[in-house]
Amino acid sequence: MSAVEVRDLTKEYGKGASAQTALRGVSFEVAEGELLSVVGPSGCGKTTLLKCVAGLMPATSGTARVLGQVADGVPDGLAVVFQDYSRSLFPWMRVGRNVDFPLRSLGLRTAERRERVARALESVGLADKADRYPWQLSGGMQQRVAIARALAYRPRVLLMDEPFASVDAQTRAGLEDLTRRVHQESGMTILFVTHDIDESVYLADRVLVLRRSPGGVLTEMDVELPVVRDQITTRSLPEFVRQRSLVAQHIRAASGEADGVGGAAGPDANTPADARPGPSDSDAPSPQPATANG
Ligand SMILES: Nc1ncnc2c1ncn2[C@@H]1O[C@H](COP(=O)(O)OP(=O)(O)OP(=O)(O)O)[C@@H](O)[C@H]1O
Repeated sequence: MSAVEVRDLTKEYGKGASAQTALRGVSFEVAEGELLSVVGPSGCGKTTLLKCVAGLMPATSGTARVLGQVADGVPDGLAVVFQDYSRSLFPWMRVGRNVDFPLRSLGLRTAERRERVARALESVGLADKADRYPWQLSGGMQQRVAIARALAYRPRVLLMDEPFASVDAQTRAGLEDLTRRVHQESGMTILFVTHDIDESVYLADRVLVLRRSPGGVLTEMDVELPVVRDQITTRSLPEFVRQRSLVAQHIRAASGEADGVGGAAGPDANTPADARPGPSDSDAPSPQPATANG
C-alpha cells in the first residue's frame, strides 16, 4: 500500500462562470518511507494539492488517500508543517507546551508525553528552550519548534508546505539537513512542497514537477544522489547539477507553453534556481535536453 495515493484529482474554486480550475486530473503515489518533493511555479496548485491530501479541503473530483483512508478530514497518522510558523505556534504557550499540544488528543500518559516532547526538542537542537515562549526565539528556531511538534506526534506521513520559505539561506540549509536526518531516522513518509528547484532535488528521493494553468503533473524523476547528503559536496556533484537543470528546463518549457510563447527552453537555455518564471539566475553548466520522465 502506498502511504499517499492521489487519483485523478481535480480542484475547482468557485462555481459557474467564475469557477477556476486550480488542479486537473492529478495522479501520483508516495511509497511508505519515501521523501517526495513537489515543485512548480507560483500558482500551479501546490498548496491546493497539499490541502486536499491533508483533508483540509475537499477535492471537486477524484480522491486523495493517506494510509488507505480517503482524506475527507485530517487522517490519522498525519501531521502538517506550514510555512507560517508564527501562525501555527500558540504565542501564549511555552515551547514545551506547544510541542505537547497535539499529543493530548492521543490519550498518552503524562510521562510518555513528557518524554516525547523532550526527545523531539532534542532532535531539533532546542532541548534548552522548552520554557521559552515562541516569540522569544528566532524565526528559524520557531520553525524548528513547529517541526518538533510534528515529530513528537510521530506521524507516519508528514506534509510540509514551503516550510523554509520565510527563513534566511543559512537557516534554511540547516533545516533542510534536519529534515533529511529526521526522515532517515524515523522512516516516515514526507511530502514536501517547495517552489525552490535546488531544494526539491537536494531533499528528495523523487521529484514531482507541476505545471500551471491548470495545475497538473508535468513529469516526475528519481533523484540519483547519495543517501547521505551535504550542502556543499552534494550540490556540486554533476548529478545534482544535471537533475536541477532538468527540473528547471521542464518548468521553463511548460511556462512558455502556458504563456502562449511556445517551448521557451532549449538545451542551451540557462536555468533558474527558483520555479517562479522569470529571468534566469543560474550558472549551471549545460543542462540536458528535457525528456518526458527524467
Ligand atoms: N481560496 C481560493 N479561492 C480561489 N482561488 C484560489 C484559492 N486558493 C488558491 N486559488 C487559486 O488556485 C491556484 C493555485 O493556488 P495555490 O495557492 O494552490 O498555488 P501554489 O502553487 O501553492 O502557489 P504559491 O507557490 O504562490 O504558493 C491559483 O491560481 C490561485 O489563485
